[in-house]
Amino acid sequence: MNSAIVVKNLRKEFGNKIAVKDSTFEVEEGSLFSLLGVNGAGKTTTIRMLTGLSKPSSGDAYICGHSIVTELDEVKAISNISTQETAVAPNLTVEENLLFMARIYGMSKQEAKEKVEQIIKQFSLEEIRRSKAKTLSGGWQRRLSIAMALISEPKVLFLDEPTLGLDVLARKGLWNIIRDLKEKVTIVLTTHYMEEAESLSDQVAVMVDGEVKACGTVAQLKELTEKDTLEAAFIAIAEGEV
Ligand SMILES: Nc1ncnc2c1ncn2[C@@H]1O[C@H](COP(=O)(O)OP(=O)(O)OP(=O)(O)O)[C@@H](O)[C@H]1O
Repeated sequence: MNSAIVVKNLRKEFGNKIAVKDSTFEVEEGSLFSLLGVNGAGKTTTIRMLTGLSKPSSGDAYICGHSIVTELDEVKAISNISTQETAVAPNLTVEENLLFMARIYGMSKQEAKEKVEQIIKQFSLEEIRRSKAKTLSGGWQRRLSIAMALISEPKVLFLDEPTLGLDVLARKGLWNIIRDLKEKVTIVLTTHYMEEAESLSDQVAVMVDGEVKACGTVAQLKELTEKDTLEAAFIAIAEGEV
């Protein structure tokens, strides 16, 4: 396996609280890896460490071979994250938000224009390119946020609850976008929607109290727990039955 991400004994403590307990897992290049877990299991803390937003207490992880402890600049150059809070400037149009991001990443005016055109096409943003971000529905805002995270052409993309609160059509639309990104980009996503994990993931990890309790394909997790659905398998793992 050619791993884009190698996580080794990654740990995060907040005072007495161990948010992530010596996590170890690998993510294959070009695949989609879902981190599942109940509220407070440690998913966001893991992603924050892997993107350099939070320093590990111990352990390390390598993004395309670069250590998040000693090579953070390289890690930041090849990865990006889209969260609920990703800064979409509300008073700028879709196009202006994308151009702004391209310029932040140091592209020339011409390069930025070309990149933005490509992204607008890729994400089907043509109809809303001149709409101010604040006027967009939740689904379109999230689509824009993911588009902005891809401007820098990251090798690894982290999506923290990409479809939280979206209606079923907006969710399915984003799934198609995410599916199209696979192979070109290695994706790690967190979600509470089992249908989403099942539909998109190559591998799934279930975190329980800061630990990765099980990791594998959806079929492997069903087999491990002797359950028919990912939801039933998830509950069995989260409740400590395996
Ligand atoms: N800055 C912080 N200070 C103290 N404790 C924190 C901090 N950030 C997270 N925690 C704690 O670490 C644990 C893991 O939190 P985390 O946000 O990673 O969980 P999560 O799996 O992403 O949950 P959710 O599904 O609710 O987003 C929780 O108990 C949380 O309260």
